[in-house]
Amino acid sequence: MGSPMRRVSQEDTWSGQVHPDIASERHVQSFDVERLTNILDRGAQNTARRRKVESIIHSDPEFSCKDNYFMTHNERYEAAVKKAFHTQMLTQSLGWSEEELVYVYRALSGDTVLGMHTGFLKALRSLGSEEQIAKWEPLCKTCRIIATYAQTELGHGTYLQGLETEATYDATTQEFVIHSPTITATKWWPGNRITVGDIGPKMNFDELDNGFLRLDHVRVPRENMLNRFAQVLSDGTYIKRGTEQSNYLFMVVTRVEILLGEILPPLQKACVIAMRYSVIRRQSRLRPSDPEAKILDYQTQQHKLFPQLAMSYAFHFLAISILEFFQRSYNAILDRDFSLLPELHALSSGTKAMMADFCIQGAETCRRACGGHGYSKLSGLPSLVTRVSAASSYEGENTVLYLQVARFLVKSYLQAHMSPGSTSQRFLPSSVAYLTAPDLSRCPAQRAADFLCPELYTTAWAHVATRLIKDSVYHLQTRTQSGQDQHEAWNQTTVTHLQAAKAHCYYTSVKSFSEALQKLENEPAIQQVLKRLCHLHALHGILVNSGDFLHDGFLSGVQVDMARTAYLDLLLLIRKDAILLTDAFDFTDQCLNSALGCYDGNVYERLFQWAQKSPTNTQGNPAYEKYIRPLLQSWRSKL
Ligand SMILES: CCCCCCCCCC(=O)SCCNC(=O)CCNC(=O)[C@H](O)C(C)(C)COP(=O)(O)OP(=O)(O)OC[C@H]1O[C@@H](n2cnc3c(N)ncnc32)[C@H](O)[C@@H]1OP(=O)(O)O
Ligand SMILES: Cc1cc2nc3c(=O)[nH]c(=O)nc-3n(C[C@H](O)[C@H](O)[C@H](O)COP(=O)(O)OP(=O)(O)OC[C@H]3O[C@@H](n4cnc5c(N)ncnc54)[C@H](O)[C@@H]3O)c2cc1C
Repeated sequence: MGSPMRRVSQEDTWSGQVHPDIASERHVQSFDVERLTNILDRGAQNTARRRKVESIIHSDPEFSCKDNYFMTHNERYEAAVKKAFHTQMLTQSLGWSEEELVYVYRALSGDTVLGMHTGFLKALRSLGSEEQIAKWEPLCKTCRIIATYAQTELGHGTYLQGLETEATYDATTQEFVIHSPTITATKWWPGNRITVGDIGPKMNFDELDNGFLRLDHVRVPRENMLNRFAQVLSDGTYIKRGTEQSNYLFMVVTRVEILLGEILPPLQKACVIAMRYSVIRRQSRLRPSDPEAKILDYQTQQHKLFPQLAMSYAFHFLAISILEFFQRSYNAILDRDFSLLPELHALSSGTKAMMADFCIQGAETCRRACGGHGYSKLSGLPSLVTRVSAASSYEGENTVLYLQVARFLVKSYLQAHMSPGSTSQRFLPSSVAYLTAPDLSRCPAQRAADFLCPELYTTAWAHVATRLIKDSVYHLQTRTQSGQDQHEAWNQTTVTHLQAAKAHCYYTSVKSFSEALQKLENEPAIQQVLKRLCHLHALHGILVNSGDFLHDGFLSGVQVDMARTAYLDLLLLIRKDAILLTDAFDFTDQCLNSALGCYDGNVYERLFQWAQKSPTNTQGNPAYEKYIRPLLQSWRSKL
């Protein structure tokens, strides 16, 4: 592992010592933390590359984020622009590739402004012709043009068919006339844009210039329309080369890419901060004769934090599997073979929605687990929660994306139950193959230990997902067969479809985690510690949703008690590895930017020192002279 001192914030020169309460957590290592970091980085060479970029970023004062918590929106934006263009200069001088820029983004915790400019680059590559890419990509990569992705309007974000912006083709000039006909057609949210302006205060993303854009008959040359899947000829003829949805490809690309880059890191960081704080914070006594206990030794604290840690790992391996599926199908789609696009859309939509929901919920759970200090911005936790909260909306609102998955599941279920052995049944998408697997009606578990079996709990999840999908299809068909309009029937069954989609997505997270562990046969110590997290992830989901497993008797009440016993035993086993499992994420102190989560555990000294930087302490406040002193003096004069 990199030397501990490598990790400690350079600004805190006094923090020479690692706090004994966290040092003791690292004395006995049941697995090689550095090796696990390499696995998470997908190779030791990537760990080295990442650390090299981080050391450059963190040793450059231009990139310091230590004053972020005390800045206004405008100050944050200006600081982020400075970082973005300082990065641009470094990229040119050091010849950084796009892989290195991913590491820059991670080191800066996304505290830069070119997110949507980069998004445009992805749109160009997925929707542009080779000629257009050759023309615009170099300009984009060197910031000779600064682009945005202005799709959402004041009146519409989800329902793309409802977008009001007009593009009228003028054959005489071979231009598109782009216009915002109504106030609700105003482009709203895009960062990096004509009548433009800022959309006002937000929950977070203060570093981002999310703005509005009103277009007043702006003229755009015909050849600027990205034309991989659709083209307008000089006489105005529209040529369609893809499917209706191929022009949505950029959103699929983005949903896949933000999983590891934007949605998961806040949960991972929240786990690191809360776990480290929980071995430093001592509060109350486990036994009257004992010294005050580390709060991580309370079962309830473990019950709060360890499922979030398990989910952090489960989602890492799930996102990798989605990325691999994307990489296998993307080039075929660019070549207009759309056979895998429906499954890719369902996988990317469902994974984005599920990870966003659970990362928001999990980061907040970690914040609450730190008590009052979790409410301080200096803990880093409020910012993580408010930043990742945007993920419930951006790149597709989560409920809407889950319903996209539900559509896919209904079609797959009907396909799976066509005549057995028929061609269409044989070509069922792999992510829903379980719909044709032989289904157990009862869980075979006889004792708690039986639940520590990936095959058993993956089958349990497949059973519940299958039942809920079947249930949702039944309710839909009952309504349509009774003569109800299909769209109304759909709307009146969306709650059951949503439940089925969520169960399907959770099943995929359990399945991908257990499959990833099978590949770690030659890392027995790491495999064992991650297996415990996989068990915990699966069992925590079963216990939270036990009604779904009890509903048809698949699990009995006694078996649910067994699952809970297995779950609680896992908490005890995971306790000794908790700090090491969070160290393995290898976030530097600068990246965490947290007075509670630093590697050295010197929480109280750092919290007190950072609080001194508050403008209220450094600049004072006129309130006393203006209001308090006159009031006190008025009372005194009456005495
Ligand atoms: C820098 C800081 C970090 C932040 C990073 C993130 C930045 C965020 C930037 C943005 O937010 S950009 C704007 C993102 N906006 C969206 O995601 C809009 C979401 N809405 C949609 O994608 C579509 O309107 C929706 C899927 C909800 C509906 O699609 P349609 O209008 O085509 O209608 P419909 O649902 O009937 O779908 C028709 C068919 O297309 C399919 N489809 C829909 N979207 C698809 C897609 N993307 N790819 C492939 N197929 C797709 C869908 O499965 C269905 O197939 P089937 O008929 O076979 O069932
Ligand atoms: C931080 C941030 C950055 C963003 N950046 C960009 C950007 O760069 N470019 C860009 O174009 N956009 C951007 N967006 C906008 C984002 O893409 C939209 O907010 C998102 O697509 C959700 O659409 P909406 O806001 O219209 O929500 P709505 O769709 O209005 O959602 C509101 C509610 O309506 C429900 N609902 C809507 N439709 C249905 C339905 N069919 N069935 C059931 N329920 C439904 C939703 O479930 C939700 O509960 C950004 C947003 C955020 C928060």
